Amino acid sequence: MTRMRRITAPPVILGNEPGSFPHSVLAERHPAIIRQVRDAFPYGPEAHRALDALAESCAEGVIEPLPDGAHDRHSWQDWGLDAWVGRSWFDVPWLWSESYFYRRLLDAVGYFGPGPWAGIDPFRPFKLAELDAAETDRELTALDSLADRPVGERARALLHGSLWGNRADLGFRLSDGEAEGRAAVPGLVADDSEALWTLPALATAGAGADTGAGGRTRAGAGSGAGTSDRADEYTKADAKADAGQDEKRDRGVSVGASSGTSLCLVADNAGRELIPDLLLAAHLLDHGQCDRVVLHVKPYPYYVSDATTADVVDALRKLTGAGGAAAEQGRRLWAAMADGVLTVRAHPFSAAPLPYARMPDDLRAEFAAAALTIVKGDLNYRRLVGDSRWDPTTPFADVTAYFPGPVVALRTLKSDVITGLDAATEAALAAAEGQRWRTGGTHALIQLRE
Ligand SMILES: O=P(O)(O)OC[C@@]1(O)O[C@H](CO)[C@@H](O)[C@@H]1O
Repeated sequence: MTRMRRITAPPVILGNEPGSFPHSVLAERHPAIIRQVRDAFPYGPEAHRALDALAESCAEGVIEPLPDGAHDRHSWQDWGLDAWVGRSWFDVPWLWSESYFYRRLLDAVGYFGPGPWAGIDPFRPFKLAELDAAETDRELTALDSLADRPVGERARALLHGSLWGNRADLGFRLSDGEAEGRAAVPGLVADDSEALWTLPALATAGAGADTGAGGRTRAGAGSGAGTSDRADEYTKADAKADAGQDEKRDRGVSVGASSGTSLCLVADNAGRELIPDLLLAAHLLDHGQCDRVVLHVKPYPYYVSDATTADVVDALRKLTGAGGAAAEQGRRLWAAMADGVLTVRAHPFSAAPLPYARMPDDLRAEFAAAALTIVKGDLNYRRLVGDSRWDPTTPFADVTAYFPGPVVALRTLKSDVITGLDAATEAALAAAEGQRWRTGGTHALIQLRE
């Protein structure tokens, strides 16, 4: 068990420092998103006027209250709206400002109704284009070559697929046109994956993972060390686990479904991130000691490409229509939803402008009941550790001490917030890249708090 202590967070990040990443999101990314959404739909004059007003408000105006009768007015009041009304978008917590932007954008295009545009996701064309892209098909075909590999090797590949799938973030690519072409840096800035595979709920799913000394590895900046790439090694533990799974299947026993254990997967982006997330979930259900996965998605379109229930449906359709191993997994996941083994949850707090430390009791109880919560992506990481300028060496276990159960973050680095680095890693990153490693989307981490 990791020792942890409660600590006080540094002040939260605001967006009012010209030249900073948060400032650029408010000053450049948000107006660009408004333009893209406007161009993607044949909206009527009312939506155009509302989009104009939002663009103007973001550039020069102040935060305004929600319209009268907004269904979630009370929630937003609980989340601090009254305190921020009348303030510049740049002078309030950045996380709050961003979340409220998406809420207002949806208002502008009539998403919350009443009216014919109710429920029309303004980001859907971008999400679908990505789902239909040739790269997505290539990634699905690659799954075939994994099908007959040892269980531990598959587990590691799927974990890394889910991790690096986090680069499929359309908001990020929108404001950073070169992001997609930029190569990922091998080697994670923090890598607790071996400890992850020793958790009881996952142990058989990752059979063969090398626990190494202390069960943890840490990679130096760009070194490639510590990623535990043992792809060609079929270990005794792999063989034993595979034999056990085969034997269970022969007896008609549902593999991995015996423990009454659930996992929560807090999803991030739709499409090319959600598909590997679902494949990881399928693997854990099939080979782990968990018999239920709860997939947490956003209750409405958010941060451009964040996954909603409709995106889960699209991803499952994509899988089932793909052929080969992808289709097989798609059908299993489809059946798992019918059986209640895989459930989708769209809790209002999933799109709240607050850190998870302030989650409501019902959500806390859900995470507390899970054997493990997997938290995907950059924004969820900011919400998990708190959107503050932490000293990068602040222990991850300390900043997540409040979280009610074991939690693992899988994230590519796209904003300034970072914790849990060792000093040598931070120094190597800074020496190689200045501060670019924090926001460029080329580095990634796997951080576990047991
Ligand atoms: O959560 P994700 O999809 O990994 O990333 C979200 C993101 O692109 O948007 C935020 C800035 O708007 C940053 O936290 C991050 O760069």
